[in-house]
Amino acid sequence: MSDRITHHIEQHITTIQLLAESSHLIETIVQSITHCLSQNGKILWMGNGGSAADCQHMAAEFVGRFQLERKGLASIALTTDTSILTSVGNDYGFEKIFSRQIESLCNNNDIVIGISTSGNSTNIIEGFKQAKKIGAHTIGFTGNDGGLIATQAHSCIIVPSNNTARIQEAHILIGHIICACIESDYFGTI
Ligand SMILES: O=C(CO)[C@@H](O)[C@H](O)[C@H](O)[C@H](O)COP(=O)(O)O
Ligand SMILES: [Zn+2]
Repeated sequence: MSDRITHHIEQHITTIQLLAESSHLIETIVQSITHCLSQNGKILWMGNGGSAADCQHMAAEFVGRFQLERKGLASIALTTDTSILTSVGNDYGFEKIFSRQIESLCNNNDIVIGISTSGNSTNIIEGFKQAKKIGAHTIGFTGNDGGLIATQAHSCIIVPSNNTARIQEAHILIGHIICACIESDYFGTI
C-alpha cells in the first residue's frame, strides 16, 4: 500500500481510538435522547455539506431502523427539503435555513443536534439560538477546538482532530453508537 494511503488509514485509526475519551459524554447523550423519545419528543438534525448527509443518514436510522425491528422513532433532518432551504435561504439568508425550520417544527420536548466539523457554521449557531429560545435541548458534534458551537450547545462532543474528513468519519461512528445504544435502552434487546 502506498505511504499516503497508509497515512490516511493511520490518521483515521488514531482519531477513532481517541473517541474512547468521550464515552461518558456519549452515554449521557444516549440518556437524553432516550428520555426525549419516551416523552414523545423528536430529534432534529442540522449540518452542512458532508454533515448534511450525516443528518439524513441519522434521521433515517431513527425513522427506519438501525439493527432492530421496532417501531419508528421521531427524527427529522433539517437538510433535505429543497423548497424550504431555497425559499428561506433566498428570502431570509442562508444563516436562517435551520433556525426558521426549528421555529416552525421544534418544541420544548425536542432535541436539536448540530453537526459541524469547524464548530463555527453560522446557520447551526442560529439554529441553536432558536432551539434554546423554544426550550429544546441542544447537542453539538464538532471537531477542532469545538468552535462557537461548543460554547452554545448544552452538550458537545469534540472529536480530537483538525482534519475535516477524519472528524466526519468519527461523527458517523458516534451516530451509529448512539443508535445501537438507543435501540438497546429503548427496546431492551441488544
Ligand atoms: O464533506 C466535506 C469535506 O469532507 C465538505 O462538504 C464540508 O462538509 C463542507 O465544507 C461544510 O460546509 C463544512 O461545514 P462545517 O463542518 O465546518 O460546519
Ligand atoms: Zn466529506
